[in-house]
Amino acid sequence: VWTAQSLAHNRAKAKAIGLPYLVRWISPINPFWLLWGSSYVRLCRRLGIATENLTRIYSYGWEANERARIHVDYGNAFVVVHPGGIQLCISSAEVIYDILQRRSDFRRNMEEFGVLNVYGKNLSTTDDQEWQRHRKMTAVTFTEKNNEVVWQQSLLQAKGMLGYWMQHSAEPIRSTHQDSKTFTLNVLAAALFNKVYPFDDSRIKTVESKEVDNSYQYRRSLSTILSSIIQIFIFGEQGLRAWWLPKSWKEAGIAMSTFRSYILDLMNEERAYLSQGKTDHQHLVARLVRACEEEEQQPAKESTTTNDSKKMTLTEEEIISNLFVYAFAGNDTTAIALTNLITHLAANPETQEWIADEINFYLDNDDSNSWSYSTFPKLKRCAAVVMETLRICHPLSQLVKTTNATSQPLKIDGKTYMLPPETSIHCSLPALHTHPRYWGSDPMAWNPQRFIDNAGSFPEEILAADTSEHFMPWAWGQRVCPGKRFSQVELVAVLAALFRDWRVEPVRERGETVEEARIRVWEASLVVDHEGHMLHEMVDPEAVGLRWRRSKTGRGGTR
Ligand code: HEM
Repeated sequence: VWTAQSLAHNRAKAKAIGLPYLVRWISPINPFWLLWGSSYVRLCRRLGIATENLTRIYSYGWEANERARIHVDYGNAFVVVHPGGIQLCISSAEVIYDILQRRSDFRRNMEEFGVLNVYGKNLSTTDDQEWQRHRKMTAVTFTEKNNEVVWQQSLLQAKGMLGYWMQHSAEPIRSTHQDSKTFTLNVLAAALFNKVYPFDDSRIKTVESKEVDNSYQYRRSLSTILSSIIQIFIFGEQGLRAWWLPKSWKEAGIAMSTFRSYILDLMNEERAYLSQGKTDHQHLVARLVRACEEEEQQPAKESTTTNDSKKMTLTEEEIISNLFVYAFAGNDTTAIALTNLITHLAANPETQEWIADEINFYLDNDDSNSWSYSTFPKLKRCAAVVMETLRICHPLSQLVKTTNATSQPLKIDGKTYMLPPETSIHCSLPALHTHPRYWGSDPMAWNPQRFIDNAGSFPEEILAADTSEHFMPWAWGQRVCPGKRFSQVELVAVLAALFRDWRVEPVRERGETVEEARIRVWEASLVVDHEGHMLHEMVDPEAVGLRWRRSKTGRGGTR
């Protein structure tokens, strides 16, 4: 009864706006749906009993799977009504631009970001002055010096990852998604926490070594938290201790305290370093601990005059929470992008040759440890491949805003609509990035060359901007991704290390031809979901078996 009443109320609100609307009977934040909704939709589809509506707008990730298609059917803006509220879905560059500009009218939807408050408030879950404090304190780490560390570590980790694949080359590699996560976790630990870990596969370690190894402690706890974030959101750390919960859920609670002690150990190490009078560390943990200590040492007189909201420091809990959110935002996003990149390149062998030509032109030394960071901006074709893959498969998918407690006018296709309070607004990157209006009649064609102008001689080639009115994989404006360059450097470096001398191909299955195998892996990459977690990942990554072989035209090994 309650559901029907809420739905009727929300339907009336949607109707009053005057835009087309679609109705779903289950709220996306219904706890049962959060845990099993997409699986239910997939089951209905397999049994052939899914309605068109269920197929199109009920699963987690439906907007990413529909891309621009649903907007071609229902318009640049339409409303989805459910018992929990109304959601405006937008694909128009002009309207998205307007929304991102009107920062105080359309604010971050904190309800949908609440999941990230695992350790309390942080950069991602605050607004206004409080957000500014978190942003200012953390974003200073993202310097070119730090990007150089990202470049070197990415080359090193890529070498380790390739070595691991070679050791297992007798079988198709079906672990690209997991290996990409190990890769990004290690790069991030080096660049933000000053911890260098070798690329090793945690699955081949013994139980005894796992207990004493803090690379394992960090990777295991963080990936458990990231993959159980919905359970953590629903039950909280304490609630996850309940005896009746499944073991894997209880492990999420344990992972939360393991990750907290890992960060506290890093902070204590940094405090010990500071107590020796040394202040040269520039990584994120060091900067945060230093700022925190400096604040504590301010004379009492000064601290009483400090305006709390303006003070530029963070508490210990806030540091933990921010380090978690950077680890969240910086790991799986990049790991998912890397898995998609490798899959898209496996489906497009001619593009592998296209980037290999560029890589070999600039990097003629076999020793990747000696490759200079100054090469990064020259690898424009590699950057174009990254942009094209993010265009088609974006790990985040939506920029989510809200009107909060006030109504807001919004101009769409020349007409002004009044949005009621508490309208959730989804600016759809997959729709924007594949709309025929911006990308031509074949927007789903994977073609990195679209981002290169003046093709021909490498130094003269021109790379398109990574952000434009209809392309914004790292968002733009006030809340632009602070890790934009970090992830670009990381992904370009790994492409250089892998594709200079190696090529990847899909392993054929059940008598299919090479061409059929390529089409199969490409199509597998397009079907995504985020049931139980926050980012859009391929639903069945293990269905993609890959084989790496040395290039016939390459110059040597990956020493
Ligand atoms: C391919 C990789 C990446 C993509 C596609 C990406 C994309 C984005 C996007 C679209 C946003 C805006 C979200 C919104 O407004 O709702 C964002 C925010 C953010 N990103 Fe990234 N990102 C990537 C990698 C990284 C990395 C490597 C880091 C850090 C090491 C990072 C840290 C953050 C943080 C902390 C925020 C929140 C900023 C704020 O709210 O002020 N990201 N990212």
